[in-house]
Amino acid sequence: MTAQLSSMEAARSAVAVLVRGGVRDVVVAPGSRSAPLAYALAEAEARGEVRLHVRIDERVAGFTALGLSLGSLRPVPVVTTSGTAVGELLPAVMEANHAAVQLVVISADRPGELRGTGANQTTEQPGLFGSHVRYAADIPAGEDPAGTLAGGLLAARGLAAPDHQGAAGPVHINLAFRDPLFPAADDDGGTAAVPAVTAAAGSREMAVPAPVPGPGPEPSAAAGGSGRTVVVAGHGAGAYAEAFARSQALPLLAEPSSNARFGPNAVGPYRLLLDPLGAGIERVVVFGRPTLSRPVAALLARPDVQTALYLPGPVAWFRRGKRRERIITGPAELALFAGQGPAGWLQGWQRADRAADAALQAVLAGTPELTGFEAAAAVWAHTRGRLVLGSSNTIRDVDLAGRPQPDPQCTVYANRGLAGIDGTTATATGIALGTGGRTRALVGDLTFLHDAGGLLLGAGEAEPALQLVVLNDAGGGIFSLLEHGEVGTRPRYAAAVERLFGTPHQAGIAQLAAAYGLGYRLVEDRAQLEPVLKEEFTGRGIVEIRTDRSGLRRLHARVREAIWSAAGGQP
Ligand SMILES: Cc1ncc(C[n+]2csc(CCOP(=O)(O)OP(=O)(O)O)c2C)c(N)n1
Ligand SMILES: C=C(O[C@H]1C=C[C@H](C(=O)CCC(=O)O)[C@@H](C(=O)O)[C@@H]1O)C(=O)O
Ligand SMILES: [Mg+2]
Repeated sequence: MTAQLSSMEAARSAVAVLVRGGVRDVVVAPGSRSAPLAYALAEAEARGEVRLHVRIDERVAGFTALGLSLGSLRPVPVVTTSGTAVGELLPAVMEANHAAVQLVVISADRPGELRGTGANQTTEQPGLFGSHVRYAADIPAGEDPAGTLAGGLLAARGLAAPDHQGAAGPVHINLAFRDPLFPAADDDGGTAAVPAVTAAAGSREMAVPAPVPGPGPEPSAAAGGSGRTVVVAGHGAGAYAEAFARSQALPLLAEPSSNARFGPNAVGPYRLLLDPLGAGIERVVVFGRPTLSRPVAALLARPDVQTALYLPGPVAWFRRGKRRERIITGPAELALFAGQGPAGWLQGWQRADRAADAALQAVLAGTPELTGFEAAAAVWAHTRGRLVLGSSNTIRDVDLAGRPQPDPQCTVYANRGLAGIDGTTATATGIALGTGGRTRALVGDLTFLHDAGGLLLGAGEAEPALQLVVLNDAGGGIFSLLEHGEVGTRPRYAAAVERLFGTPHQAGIAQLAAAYGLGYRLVEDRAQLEPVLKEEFTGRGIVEIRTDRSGLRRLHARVREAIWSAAGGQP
């Protein structure tokens, strides 16, 4: 067993090979899984060894790298996070293949053991580009990529298999990284681990625990044990999850795109309540695919918690044997496993929910500027028909601040298959056209800019009734809520974190609306929010809501502490 490298050690080894191999330009698209490479590349740029180019849209990043290679006649890497980000490179890779250009794809990946488990943003990346690359390699987490990457650079120069007649061309190096994905506090190239910082949603767990393959512990003989069960409704769960929770008198922890976030059992800010209340949970029943938050992932990975996944039909998002939950296909067995919530169990969660909401409202009332939480909660409350939620903070702000409705007010859609920020405008347009009904989308600014091309319709085609609500914090706010927010407080990395993760911009959303012929409204304060969201809309329009991500860490910390203190103790 070769010595295991930390993610930063592996990334630094990779960057050293790139520099020795003649690389002078690297294109980086923002992401968390690719963060070790971003930090190592920032270090190399600070040493004057490379020049970095940051591009939000990976398709743009791929063609930018293609152009840099054509111009410099050097191999040019393009670095992306995991998921659809890698797929966005295919057009540039195909062009590089047929034009014999030295494009070096370095795709970050989740560790191999997560493949096939349904873990967030995890797919099968090795071999993605097929015969379009001269060389492809999949490097497991912890392994030194140096030798493989050096071979990849040679292959890019044309020293590849004879079936390409020695022509230069693209290569694909898939590099898996395991948490932690950032340099240790005292790290000048060392490997000292540092205590994790509190992640985005205030969970005290740091990394998302890997789902443990195989069935979990045998359910106790007694039906449902103590009944101290919760129902988790993930993406695509459907309304039955709500009916089941209600029939069993169990708390319902429903993600926004579960289409089960309604009814008397639904708990609003469950992701933060899991910390003070989670210890009492003995069983979890899972509907759909939870992908949104680390506290839920941590709950499902707890060895003392028995979990069941309700699967009445086939699903594509995990491979058999790769998840720990017991698979249950029938409602009767599911009810037997879940048990009936004991007196006071649901009521305790409902009390905590009310206390948490009051605490959240108090924090927001004391915050002078309009926050993403308020905007998301207002969109959630005032949308009927169809709602499309963008990945990143928008769907998470609804998850925390969106009050469960008495009844389903709208059908919720989200590209949670791989949580990509690509193609969301085009997806929402397709939903509006496909359903023929009024549709609202709530997306972040990078998500919107990533798919600006989605604003262009075919000449003479019908205008769908689509309102794009863009939460514009002038960059990727979510990164400040992950571990990278803490790294960004260190003088050595502050500028790099803002450039490589915050990816600030001054893109004019009003000007984009005008360029594509859409209506445009700017919401600058709370007073404007509800009237604009309550207005009927026809055709396509953009509502821009500007928020400030510079104070996001502090706001989330205040919300977390307020909810934890309001809901402390066990139900
Ligand atoms: C195609 C793709 N590229 C990159 C990522 C990594 N990623 C996740 S969230 C995010 C930033 C999103 O910014 P924005 O849409 O402005 O939302 P905010 O975080 O500001 O709420 C990025 C780059 C991804 N999920 N999908
Ligand atoms: C930016 C990327 O995606 C990351 C976004 C959020 C995930 C997360 O854990 C948010 C914290 C929470 O909601 O509890 C993070 C993760 O799954 O660990 C994703 O990596 C990216 O490029 O991967
Ligand atoms: Mg943003």
